Amino acid sequence: MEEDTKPKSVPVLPWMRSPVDIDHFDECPLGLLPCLDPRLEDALKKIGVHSLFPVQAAVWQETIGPGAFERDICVNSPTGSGKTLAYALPIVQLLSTRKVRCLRALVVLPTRDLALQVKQVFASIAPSVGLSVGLAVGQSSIADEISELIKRPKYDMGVSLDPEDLHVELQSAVDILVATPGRLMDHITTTKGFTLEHLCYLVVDETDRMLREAYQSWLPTVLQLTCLNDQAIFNQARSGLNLFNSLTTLRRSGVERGFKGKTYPRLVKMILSATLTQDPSKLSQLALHHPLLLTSGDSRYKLPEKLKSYKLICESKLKPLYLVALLQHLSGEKCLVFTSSVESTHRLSVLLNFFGELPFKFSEYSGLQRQSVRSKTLSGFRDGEIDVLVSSDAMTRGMDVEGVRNVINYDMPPYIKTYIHRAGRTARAGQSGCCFTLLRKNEVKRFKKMLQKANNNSCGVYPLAAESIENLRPLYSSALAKLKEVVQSETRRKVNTGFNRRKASKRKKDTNTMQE
Ligand SMILES: Nc1ncnc2c1ncn2[C@@H]1O[C@H](COP(=O)(O)OP(=O)(O)OP(=O)(O)O)[C@@H](O)[C@H]1O
Repeated sequence: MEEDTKPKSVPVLPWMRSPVDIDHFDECPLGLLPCLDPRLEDALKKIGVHSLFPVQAAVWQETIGPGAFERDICVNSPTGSGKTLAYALPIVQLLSTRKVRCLRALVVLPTRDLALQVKQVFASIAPSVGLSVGLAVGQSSIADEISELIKRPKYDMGVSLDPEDLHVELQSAVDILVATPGRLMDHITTTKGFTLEHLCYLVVDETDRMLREAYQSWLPTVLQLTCLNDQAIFNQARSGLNLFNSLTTLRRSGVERGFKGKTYPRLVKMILSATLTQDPSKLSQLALHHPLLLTSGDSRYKLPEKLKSYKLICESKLKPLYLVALLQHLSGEKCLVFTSSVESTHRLSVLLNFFGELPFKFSEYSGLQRQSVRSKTLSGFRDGEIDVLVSSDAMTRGMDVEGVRNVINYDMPPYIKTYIHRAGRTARAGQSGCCFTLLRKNEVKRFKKMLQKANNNSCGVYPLAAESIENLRPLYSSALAKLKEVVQSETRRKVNTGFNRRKASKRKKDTNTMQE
């Protein structure tokens, strides 16, 4: 469930009431950025970054600049404003002087595709200063992942002994890890040599989504593991572990400099979203240290500046017709179509197939599909082999695909947060883009109220030529009839599969009973 999004003029949490306004920052050319490592400047230029966006300049000031990371950083800034580099760059710069390799920065994201995307951003700058970036998302087998993340000691003369027998400390092969919560927990609980003991930076991207689900209690586990205090170290020493031969980060509980019993050196946290939660009970899970909010303007929710919103009003049963007419009209432009569920994504894709030759290539993308299928579809969309992606909300958050010009809400988003994240797949990085929403008459009022929460009062009706819809009617009728057949046969197949599975499980049970 999305949290209640009733507008609250004053946030409950006092520290949220006096934020740093990102809108007061200008783009900052790299040459003017104080303290930027020249190797990073070169790496940034190679990927086409010649200046920092306002949110990046603001975060730089609070981390590398005078702010010096004294406080945990909470960023609420629009989709496509460049939040990834806003945290990646300061972390890489701060770790660029490290002497020994161990896991010092952890970035946690809700989905595998998002984690892959963020890893690529780190990988484009971190190697320039000798840092290594790892990925823990379950894309490869756990064994492969472990061999990427943990450095195995090499022995002379090819003799391979169990490192435990030699009391050799296994070491991290990465300085920065980008992970999804599930795989992170797998490594925490089972991977030998995987430790968060030296962690200095924790980034929770898409924070409101991450705090909405417990994801196997990854957050309390990480916080607990990074709060190793004197007592734990003392216990470790008593239990015979030699602290002085191994690399150990000593964290102490302290009251100095306002740390109020928090461990020091503390784990520095950065949380980010385009729709950052203001819910104290959710934020309290992060145990933030003297948090500082960076946000854009006065409004809690903000849409990208160059985004234009339109609505198309039609009867429910005519929605596919309007969609095809609109897609034909936008033909040649990269479009993302959002539906309300994985089932309706599938049905709509099947229906579009029955429209015959359409002047655009489309594909389905949803949580119903296997990850490998989704990844292939996504790269086809990125490469321009696919023009239109029909998607469930699997694609809503964070995904950055260059050249998406239009987002179409085939089903009205239920919350303003959903609208913001869906619409935010276009009009990124200062580019322009359009978001169209198909509405039934009885949805119009609710939709208008919803957009007002993001200060949007100018969502006009999109003028779609009536004849473009009329011309499609015969095709639509035959496509609908074919869809009906497919749906019936898929339902029969599901019932049969369920029946066979039940039969098989009964047979297995019977066999087991006979064997007993
Ligand atoms: N300083 C920069 N110069 C040029 N392009 C940039 C810069 N910073 C980021 N970009 C580009 O802007 C796009 C959006 O960046 P990013 O994905 O970090 O946005 P975001 O704020 O995290 O969005 P969302 O809230 O949707 O996750 C990316 O394509 C990125 O490569």
